[in-house]
Amino acid sequence: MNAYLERLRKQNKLPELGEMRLYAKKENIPILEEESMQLLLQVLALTNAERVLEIGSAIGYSALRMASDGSRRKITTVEKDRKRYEEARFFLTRSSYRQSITLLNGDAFDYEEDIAKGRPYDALFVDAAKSHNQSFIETFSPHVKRGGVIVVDNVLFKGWVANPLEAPKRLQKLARNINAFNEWFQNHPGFATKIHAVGDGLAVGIKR
Ligand SMILES: C[S@@+](CC[C@H](N)C(=O)[O-])C[C@H]1O[C@@H](n2cnc3c(N)ncnc32)[C@H](O)[C@@H]1O
Repeated sequence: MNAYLERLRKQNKLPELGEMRLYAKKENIPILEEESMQLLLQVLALTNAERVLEIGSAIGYSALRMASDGSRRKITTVEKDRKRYEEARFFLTRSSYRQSITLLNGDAFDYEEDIAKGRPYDALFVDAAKSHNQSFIETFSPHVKRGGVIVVDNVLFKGWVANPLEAPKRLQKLARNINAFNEWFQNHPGFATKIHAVGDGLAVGIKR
């Protein structure tokens, strides 16, 4: 079915995107799965999201996909790792969407003041250290407008959230942690949240 959908979809033809996908594959850098990307882009389109804050840029792939999917969309994206940031800079500065993307290097928590200057954001996309999902939302959702969306990737963590003991030993604590986050986010009165079983699991919350 995925092969069928791939054929059916109108491919985003930006040349950098193909290069970025190949580079990510070669270097084993995790980027958002295509099925999850489709849902993310649709959520942004449905909510007319023009200002998006992303935590976790990696090489800038999802930032460029989000920027190039909406006519006037502006993305602020933060990447902690210096090497990833340089890679993102390399790809994004060559892109025709470079004016639409503000790329920051550092721990997102250290950038809160700068990030707050760009508020209100229409959407927040959290795709960084999974053990900090709740803190990211507690810190940055106040900068999202009411009715804005908060999207979080990898919330099903290969299905291990349902039974952390099935995860490799070193990942069991993280599986428990993501499960606790899911319960918190799903039941938080400040957000109307649905969790979607696409890709590695995508949570979408609407800020009340
Ligand atoms: C899954 S990758 C992001 C992929 C990217 N969103 C995409 O789909 O193209 C997660 C990234 O988050 C970064 N990260 C982790 N914790 C962070 C933090 N506190 N602040 C900023 N970036 C962080 C990691 O260095 C890593 O490159």
